[in-house]
Amino acid sequence: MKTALTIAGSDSSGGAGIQADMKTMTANGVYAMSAVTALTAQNTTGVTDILESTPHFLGEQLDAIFTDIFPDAVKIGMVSSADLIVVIAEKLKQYKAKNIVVDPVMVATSGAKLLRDDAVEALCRELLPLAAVLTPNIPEAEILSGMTITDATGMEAAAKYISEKYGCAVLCKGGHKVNDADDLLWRNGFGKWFHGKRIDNPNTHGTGCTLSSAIASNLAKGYDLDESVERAKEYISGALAAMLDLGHGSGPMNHMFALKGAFTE
Ligand SMILES: Nc1ncnc2c1ncn2[C@@H]1O[C@H](COP(=O)(O)OP(=O)(O)OP(=O)(O)O)[C@@H](O)[C@H]1O
Ligand SMILES: Cc1ncc(COP(=O)(O)O)c(N)n1
Repeated sequence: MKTALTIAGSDSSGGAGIQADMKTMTANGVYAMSAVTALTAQNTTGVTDILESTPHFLGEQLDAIFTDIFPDAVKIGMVSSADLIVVIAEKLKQYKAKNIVVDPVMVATSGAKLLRDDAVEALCRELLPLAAVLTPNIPEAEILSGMTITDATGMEAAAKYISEKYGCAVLCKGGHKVNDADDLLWRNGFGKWFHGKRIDNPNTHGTGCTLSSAIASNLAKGYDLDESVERAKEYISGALAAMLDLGHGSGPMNHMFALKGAFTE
């Protein structure tokens, strides 16, 4: 069985973060492992508290994983501080990790800030150059490029800039209403659109975490990047279309929509 690792924060409500990543990896047929960067006290309406792992303890988790079950792909999500980012970069280089998908999580759907201002610079310096693909949403692509994005042309300009600056492929996600859930993959000087039909579902907590984990799972299984993005979009569309409705805010998706009998009762 292929294996995947998520390095991310825990979402106590189970819709985003480590929990969404592990459900996604499992549903996509790979063995899921986790290194927890932070615990969040969180539900569908917001984040009330964050308790970070120490850099030393995060390093120990990564040593335990890489010296035993080597991951075929790694997804990186919420990493709130520069010190944690530095440890992750060190360990990924030490163990020659492959198929690294970086979701530059900055702000939760609920509006909570998940990355400290001083950590943005460390993220760009340490992690982006290691990424096989980076998956910013539109607000994150604006921060990483310094550009304002209002349409598809703006997405292309920002993705091209970020890709050239950090030497990685960039999947700029269109879920933030610039277009109909169309995402742009920019790589080696060329852009390719992945078209998605916008599903009228207000429950989108964890979409970013889910997409990046589904891409990592497919890379782990040996699909190339284009095919991995294509398959990941199919998976997230299924999870959104299942119309799960839980909680008082923007609720989670049904990650197990394809499982026989899932959430039918
Ligand atoms: N309503 C929707 N219908 C179909 N696809 C969607 C919808 N909303 C988001 N997506 C898709 O989900 C994926 C995640 O996109 P999004 O821009 O929402 O990421 P994100 O902002 O990182 O996630 P989040 O909103 O949870 O922070 C993308 O492939 C996007 O096209
Ligand atoms: C621990 C953790 N990691 C990531 C997110 C972002 O997910 P979303 O923007 O989809 O709420 C989150 N809310 N919580």
